[in-house]
Amino acid sequence: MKTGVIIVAAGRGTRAGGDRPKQWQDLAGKPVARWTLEAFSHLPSLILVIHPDDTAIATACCAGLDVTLVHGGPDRSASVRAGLAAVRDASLKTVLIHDVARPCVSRTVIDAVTDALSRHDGAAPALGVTDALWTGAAGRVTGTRDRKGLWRAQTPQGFHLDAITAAHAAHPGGAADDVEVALAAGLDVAIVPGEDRNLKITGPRDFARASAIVTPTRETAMDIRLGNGYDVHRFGAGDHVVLCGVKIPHGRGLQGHSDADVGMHAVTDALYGAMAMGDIGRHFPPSDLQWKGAASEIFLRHAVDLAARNGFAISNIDLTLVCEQPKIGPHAGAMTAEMARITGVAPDRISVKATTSERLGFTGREEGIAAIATATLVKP
Ligand SMILES: Nc1ccn([C@@H]2O[C@H](COP(=O)(O)OP(=O)(O)OP(=O)(O)O)[C@@H](O)[C@H]2O)c(=O)n1
Ligand SMILES: C[C@](O)(CO)[C@H](O)COP(=O)(O)O
Repeated sequence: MKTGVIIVAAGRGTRAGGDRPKQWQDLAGKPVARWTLEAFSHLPSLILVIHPDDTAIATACCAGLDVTLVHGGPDRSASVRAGLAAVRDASLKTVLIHDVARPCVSRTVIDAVTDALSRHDGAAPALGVTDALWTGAAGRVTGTRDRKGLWRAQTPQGFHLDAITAAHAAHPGGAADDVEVALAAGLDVAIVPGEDRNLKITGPRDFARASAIVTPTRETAMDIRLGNGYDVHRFGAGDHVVLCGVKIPHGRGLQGHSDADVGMHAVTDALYGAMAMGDIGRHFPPSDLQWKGAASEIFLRHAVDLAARNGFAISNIDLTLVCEQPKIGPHAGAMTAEMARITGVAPDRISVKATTSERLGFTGREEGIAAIATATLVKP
């Protein structure tokens, strides 16, 4: 079912205070209304109902988004009716009606409401009342109320478009929300789980609460990890070396417990390092005879799988081989392709390069090859 969205934003926000209505005030770097619009921008039709005085500020706020602006009415219900009357897309079967003042709404809540519309005339998020309820007057408690069966209503409230349009047309006015209008028309409205984060900015203090929700913290921010790996293997007898899985003819071979692929070892250690999960020696101990002569592809695959199991994607790999001989340049393309095959990373994100050490040190004396690698892991 194709679902449209009406965001009501024609209120004056008198309780929130400030130099402009709350929906145009800043929340962690952008207007409240922009956060709300972006939360729904994956849906095909967005209508923003505004006060006529706010046309310029609303237009600026919607820059780059496909939003239809509509003028609202003197109360929330009138603004919803104006939004419903502006729906032009005949293929829309259902509609979500949302307060602009709830900018922290999550995709989970939006999807739960939308999904429930395949089984019900309407659906809306709500939280069960968990505090005791009193009545009070003049600063004194005058009685108590049973909280059982009471819910705190949130938006978006979703409905079949024809049904809610007819319900609003038939309603005398003064409804707190669209569920009240729907119930008056005899519609069946399901409750789906609301969220504490889906608060309505009402008073001045609510900006700080909402800001804390939308501002990324260490727990919610994208997790970007950088790891480095370093390895050395000495030359010994042989007629080739294996570097990044590519067999290169050479007057000597590299010695090691496995196939001594120094480049692939450095990359593998960079991946383990980025995850703070040790190194090849920890996962494949040299004391374990089963790894004798093993193809280093096994190690790299293990690190790649470990990253995937922990939710990380490999963003890039950069490898530098340090040797006088063999010359790496002619083989760098094949090495990149081989590492791309093993890791599943696009070749343009894998760099294989080499340097000599100007004949200095053990690499300069051609006693062995050293490799230094860096890898970036990203968890969205
Ligand atoms: N004539 C109106 C009144 C309210 N709303 C919208 O209805 C939602 C819920 O209203 P509320 O939080 O009460 O907002 P305001 O009416 O702006 O606030 P206040 O009562 O403090 O002035 C808000 O998104 C508000 O913009 C609207 O579109 N048209
Ligand atoms: C629709 C609503 O968000 C449900 O909780 C709420 O009723 C609108 O805000 P108001 O303060 O009641 O106008």
